[in-house]
Amino acid sequence: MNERSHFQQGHLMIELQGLTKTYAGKNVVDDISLRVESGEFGVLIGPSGCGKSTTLRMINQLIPMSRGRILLGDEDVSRLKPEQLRRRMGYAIQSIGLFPHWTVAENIAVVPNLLKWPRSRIDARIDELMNLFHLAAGEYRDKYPHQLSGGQAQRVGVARALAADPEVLLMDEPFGAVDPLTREVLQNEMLRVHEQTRKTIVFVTHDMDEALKLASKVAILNQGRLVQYDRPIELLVDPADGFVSDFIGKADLGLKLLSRRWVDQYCRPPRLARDRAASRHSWEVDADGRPLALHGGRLSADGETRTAVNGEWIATPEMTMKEALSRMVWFRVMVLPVIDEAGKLIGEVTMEGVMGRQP
Ligand SMILES: Nc1ncnc2c1ncn2[C@@H]1O[C@H](COP(=O)(O)OP(=O)(O)OP(=O)(O)O)[C@@H](O)[C@H]1O
Repeated sequence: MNERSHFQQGHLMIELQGLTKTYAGKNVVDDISLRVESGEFGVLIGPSGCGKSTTLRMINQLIPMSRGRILLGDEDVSRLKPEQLRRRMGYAIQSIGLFPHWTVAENIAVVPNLLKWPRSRIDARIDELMNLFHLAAGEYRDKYPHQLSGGQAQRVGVARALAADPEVLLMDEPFGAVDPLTREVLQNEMLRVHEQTRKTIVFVTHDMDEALKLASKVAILNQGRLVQYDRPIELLVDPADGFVSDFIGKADLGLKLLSRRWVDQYCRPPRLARDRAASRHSWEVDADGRPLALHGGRLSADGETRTAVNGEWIATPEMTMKEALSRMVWFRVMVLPVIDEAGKLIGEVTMEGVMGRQP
């Protein structure tokens, strides 16, 4: 977590008060009031055309509001000059990607350059951000956007939005254009970056799984109105109305709940080989404590079957339980090893644990 110290602390809450946008007599954003507390991850979600993007763009004044007020901390955003807005609110989107004729480094440095930071500070910042997003600076700094994968380009887009260390980060479907696997990786990275920087984030998506995974609080919009603004678990357990429960989808509620639970919440001490007699399964570890194999613990086989651990049927403490469950099902095991960054066995999660724990 030593990266955390490079970002300023004390980010500001953002509050919408009666925010309204009228086009041709119709309120496409209709009297929305909500507050994303300092350091929280707020997500706006709703069907296509419900007003999510318009709301987000009113926050950074890309679209002028018709009525209402937006506060950043205790300041009225409408009083900020464009330069202050750019510095204090980062903005990452899916469609306007990067400037194609600028390198990764030049793209990340857009706002610091506008703010006329000294060269050395800009260079240090580029390195810091590339490091934060696990992009090897030596390899990617001078590459052009067309030389990047979709996921790398999105990382650069978010890095660019964070470059001037804004107090608020606005994100409009930033992972909309990447494949589902990359999307999952980027979401995990976003959670880590949020954890490290504690930015106040307002994030727009139409993907409920993404919202439940990322959000501290989710705002559900329908036809310009705010229908419910709650923590993910509360939305699932206590939806405000039929629209919310339909929108969330009842069918895989259990899985959605698990996408808001983390392995470290379910992790218990591992059963090691020496306890084998007492247990239907046990772990074999090497001299460094890394798991080598599972004895027993298969879905159908008898207790003595030895299954070698490979790089994929493992869990890490920050993985969602949905992901862990899906790995158990895929690899047909009742238990997964939980490993730390060094690959050492620190615990286990079991199918029984998933079933036994109330959401
Ligand atoms: N410049 C405009 N003039 C008139 N109507 C507009 C304008 N911009 C947006 N709208 C309308 O406002 C409504 C909200 O649009 P907005 O883009 O905010 O929706 P959204 O929830 O972000 O949708 P999506 O998920 O499809 O991007 C839509 O009905 C849209 O047609």
